Amino acid sequence: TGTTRPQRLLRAVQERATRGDSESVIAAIDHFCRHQEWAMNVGDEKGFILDSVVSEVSPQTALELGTYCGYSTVRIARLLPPGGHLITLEFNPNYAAVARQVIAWAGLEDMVQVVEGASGDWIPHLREHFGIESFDFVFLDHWKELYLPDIKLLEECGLLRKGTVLLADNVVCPGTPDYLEYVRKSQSYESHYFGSHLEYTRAEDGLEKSVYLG
Ligand SMILES: O=C(NCCc1nnc(-c2ccc3[nH]cnc3c2)[nH]1)c1cc(-c2ccc(F)cc2)cc(O)c1O
Ligand SMILES: [Mg+2]
Repeated sequence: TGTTRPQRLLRAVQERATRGDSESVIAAIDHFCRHQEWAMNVGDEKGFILDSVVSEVSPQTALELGTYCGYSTVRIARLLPPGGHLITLEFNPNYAAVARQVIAWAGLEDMVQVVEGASGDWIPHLREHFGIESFDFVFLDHWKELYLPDIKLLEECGLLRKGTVLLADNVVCPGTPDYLEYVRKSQSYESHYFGSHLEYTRAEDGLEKSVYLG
């Protein structure tokens, strides 16, 4: 049996980072992934682009699809304005359990709600369950074949408003071709590609920022 990679990542955070210091949590995870074991966090290079988009939007309501160990959750939550709130959906209960502890170690548990379950099941219930009118910001980082169906679902559920900013990870590696084609061709989105690299590697990857025009 032994430990899982997310559990070893959590132990690295608890051993190396200072409780309540989100910067040290981010640094501890990046150190673990560069020097111990690669893990599928957005990473420091793409994380810097994520930071700049979140800071520009300064969202009161934010949604993350794909929590994993909570690395990007911490990156987003630490930049939320007063009163801002982040809902993050995670399918895998083991990932969710680790993420809750990483988010708590960073001292950000009051701004974040980790919701367990399938995105397709949860999206239609976010309004009634969490009192959300619409999202100012959405970060897509879950299963790559779900990006397109899930934004269509968000549109149908009226959870996107004029100006909502979508930011999608891994549009090159592993790749999300159907999503990219849709947001780049649709009259309802204004898209821009930020070239970067797959976390902790030299492989090409990037983030696609798409503004919903209504
Ligand atoms: O699969 C990824 N990420 C997805 C995890 C996840 N964490 N949570 C979910 C979820 C969340 C709600 C859901 N609702 C329904 N399914 C769901 C799945 N999915 C991923 C993979 C890579 C990668 C690149 C190159 C390689 F050689 C191997 C791997 C890099 C990345 O940056 C990723 O983000
Ligand atoms: Mg990713």
